[in-house]
Amino acid sequence: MNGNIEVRGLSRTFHTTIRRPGFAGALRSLVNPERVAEHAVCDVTFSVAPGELLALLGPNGAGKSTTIKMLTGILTPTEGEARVAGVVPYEERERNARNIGTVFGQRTQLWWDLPVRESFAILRDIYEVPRAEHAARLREFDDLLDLSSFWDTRVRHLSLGQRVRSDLAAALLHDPPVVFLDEPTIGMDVVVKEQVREFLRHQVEERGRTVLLTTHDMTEVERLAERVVLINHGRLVLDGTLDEIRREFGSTWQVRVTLADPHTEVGPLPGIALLRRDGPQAVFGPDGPDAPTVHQALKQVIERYEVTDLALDEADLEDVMRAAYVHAETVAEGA
Ligand SMILES: Nc1ncnc2c1ncn2[C@@H]1O[C@H](COP(=O)(O)OP(=O)(O)OP(=O)(O)O)[C@@H](O)[C@H]1O
Repeated sequence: MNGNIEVRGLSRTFHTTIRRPGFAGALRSLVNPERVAEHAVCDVTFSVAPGELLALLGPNGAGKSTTIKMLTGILTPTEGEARVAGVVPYEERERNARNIGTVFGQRTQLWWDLPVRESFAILRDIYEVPRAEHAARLREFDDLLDLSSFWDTRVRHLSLGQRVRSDLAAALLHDPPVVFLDEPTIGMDVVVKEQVREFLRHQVEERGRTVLLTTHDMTEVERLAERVVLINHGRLVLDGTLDEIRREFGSTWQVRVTLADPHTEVGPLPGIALLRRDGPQAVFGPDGPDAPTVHQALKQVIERYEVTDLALDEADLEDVMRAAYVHAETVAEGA
């Protein structure tokens, strides 16, 4: 599978007409419409390697869905270009459709009045998937998503969790190398969320699929993504691994250990300061811009000292992302 995603200088502007209030206003809008431009996505460049899961993050209205719509071929960019598995999505929508699977958590792509399994059969015929392959893939998805308990039910009668699990299976039945997921676990309970995440991990790690995921759920990001791209007001403000972003915006971790021998001499380690020492207890924290991540620091500390107990405090990802947005806003204001 060659499922890379390349986005270069991608922009999308929407022109909308302002509706003035009241009857007189409506009349004026009709005669003399006032048009405004909404720059939903501005000059965005990033890429996703084959077999990588990238989280596309940003506040409400940042431009995430608009970006995904351009990559799925639903929208044409105003400027710039995109390639998904080598295909320009908005120029060759049908070819692109064969290479991608799409799940929008907020709406279904299944046939509302048909039992789920019949929707799967229709998709098999549309994508010309050989029957044996289709059956094998359904078995695999059933094992991971427990679909058979409800796949004879009409889609309209499914719970949200059942519906999204069905949507996920439907999106992958034709074995696409690239998958777009727009808030796939929104509104789900924790058990189903975890089942869906496990399924996605399996699809990335075992099947080598490339996944572009949008979510507001930072637990999801921590569980699934190694790299994130952050957009704000349509512009890309950050592209990096979670480790890099934590290092830059979340340097507030502490590693607390209890030493096996309370008389052990303890000192700083590379990039790690000794913050406190109290008998057998020692507390370490980041030292300078090249400080390691909390996980690397933990490794260094337990490799150097013999400890009987340890605890980690780290800035949670919500805080880290908030700091990254604040930084982006400050840079934008200064520009
Ligand atoms: N068809 C459209 N016509 C006009 N404006 C649009 C259209 N679609 C999106 N927009 C605007 O573009 C901006 C980006 O919207 P988009 O849906 O891409 O954001 P998002 O990051 O996906 O937000 P959310 O997290 O709330 O889903 C918003 O200001 C939105 O109002």
